[in-house]
Amino acid sequence: MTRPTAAVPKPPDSAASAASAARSGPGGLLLWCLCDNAGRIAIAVIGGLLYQLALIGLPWCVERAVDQGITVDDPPATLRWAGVIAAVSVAAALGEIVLGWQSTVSATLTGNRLYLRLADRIGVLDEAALDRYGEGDLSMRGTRDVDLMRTWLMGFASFVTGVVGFTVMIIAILGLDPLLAVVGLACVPPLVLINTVLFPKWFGAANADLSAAHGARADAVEELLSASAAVRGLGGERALVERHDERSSHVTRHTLVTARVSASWAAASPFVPGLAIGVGLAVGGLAVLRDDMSIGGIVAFTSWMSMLVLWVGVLTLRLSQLSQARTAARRLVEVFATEPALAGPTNPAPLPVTGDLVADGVAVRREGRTILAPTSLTARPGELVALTGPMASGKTTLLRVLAHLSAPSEGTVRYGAVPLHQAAPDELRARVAYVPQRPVTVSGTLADNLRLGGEFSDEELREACRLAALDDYLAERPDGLETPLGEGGNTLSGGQSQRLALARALLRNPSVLLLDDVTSAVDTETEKAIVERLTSRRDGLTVVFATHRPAVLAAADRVITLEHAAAPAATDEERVSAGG
Ligand SMILES: Nc1ncnc2c1ncn2[C@@H]1O[C@H](COP(=O)(O)OP(=O)(O)OP(=O)(O)O)[C@@H](O)[C@H]1O
Repeated sequence: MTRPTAAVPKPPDSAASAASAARSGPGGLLLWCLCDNAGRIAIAVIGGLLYQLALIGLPWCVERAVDQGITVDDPPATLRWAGVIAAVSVAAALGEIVLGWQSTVSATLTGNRLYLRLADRIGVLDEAALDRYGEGDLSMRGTRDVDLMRTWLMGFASFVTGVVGFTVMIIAILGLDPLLAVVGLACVPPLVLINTVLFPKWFGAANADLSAAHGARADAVEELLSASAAVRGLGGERALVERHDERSSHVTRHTLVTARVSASWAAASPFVPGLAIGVGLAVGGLAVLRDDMSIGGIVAFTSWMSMLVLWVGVLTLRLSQLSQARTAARRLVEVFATEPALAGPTNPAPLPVTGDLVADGVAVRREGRTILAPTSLTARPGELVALTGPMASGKTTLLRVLAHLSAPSEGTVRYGAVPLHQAAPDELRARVAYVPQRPVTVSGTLADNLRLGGEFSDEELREACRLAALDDYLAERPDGLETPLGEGGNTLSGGQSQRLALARALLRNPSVLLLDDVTSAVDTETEKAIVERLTSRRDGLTVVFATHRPAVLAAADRVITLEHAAAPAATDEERVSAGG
């Protein structure tokens, strides 16, 4: 394996658009969704208009057919009008197909892009930035919230055409009879009040509570699934089940509140035009008796008003979807607006391929407590530096600072004379690899877990397994690199997953390897093999190894012993108890 060159992977290109969506808030994100597939939405609106106009035209045709088409002296007129009505029905069907098809395709494509943007954003956030979200809550944002946006988008064209249809219909009624038009228009103010002021406010508030409850419940499910097996013997699963039950009851309560508001909204809107039909029938009926209006006219009026009842129902549904989408957009924008806790510099300094890793008076305080007392160390290319000390003395904390996964409260860390906070994050990741105490294994094969999206040949995978002393495991498996590891890698022993994580880090050919007690679960023979293979490399790999194990301490060029933060702070030299 050769040392990495200066080339580093580019960050996802959607980061910029995610940031711009965040800047313009939920409204900006909704607008972005509409613009993303504007062409298809426009075609859907055209299809929807054809559908609506054909539907509005039908009662008008029926009116003409009743008044002019059914006459004794002109039988062909009846057939003509029947043909016109059939043609209008075909136009309505075609329009509906275009509306439905294009709306579904555009909403699906945009929904997928939105999901990918969210996944990209989560991918660039570090642990500290993601700490404010629970894992379940975050997955709810990527599923339920994206789905709510998709549902709103799917109905958007039908909403636009519904509004246009509503307006055209009122104009049509106006042409029929001014008094009936007054009855139709009288519906508008109460409908506006119900659909844009009263219910969106109640429904929006209820839906925001429901989304938060879903997020909290998803966190509890996540804990129940991932932690209950570990605490079963201790009876701890009861507490997790109870927490899940409590959060589920919140979801139920908020679902009922939302359903109550939604049902009242759905009933209140069509009630208004329904009432107007009664009034219009009385007004129109009296006009017919006075001979001021034809029977066909009153048929057209009642048909249009019945249609209006249906449309108001549909528009109400679309408005409630908009209200849900606004809540979802707010939750998604929160994630887009989240910045990495350790944001990269605007003008990063280039990192050399090789150099000393130097910590200078690094200390960490959390919640008012010092968890790492001021510490200095130098690890030169090719050195194995062991880090030891009592439990909770800050070994992991120091390694995470050396990897720039968390920031020190005081002091600096430099690699090749460049302070870590001035380096580009991707370049830093390519130089410095951190293997945690409890490594993560994903579902998939051994090769999937080693590659994790990187491009490496099978030969390189085998060599990394050899260096990490995972070659015995590989040799024993008939499927070799393609051996499935089970869900979350649950077929591996603790020691095997530690060695897998070590192999994964070695594969990336870092200049510095930070190992957090990665031999704690392996036997002494295997540990000896790992240490020998790491130290026999002649390519200048620097290893900083947090450990209590005698074999590692014996092989180290230098041992640095940390004290508890409460103990008086010591200098680097005072702590060096072995080697250089
Ligand atoms: N994010 C955090 N917030 C608050 N305290 C923390 C945080 N991370 C670690 N600590 C505390 O800092 C102290 C040092 O933890 P650390 O894991 O660095 O010790 P360690 O020497 O690696 O321990 P061990 O040998 O048991 O692995 C502990 O008391 C721990 O509880």
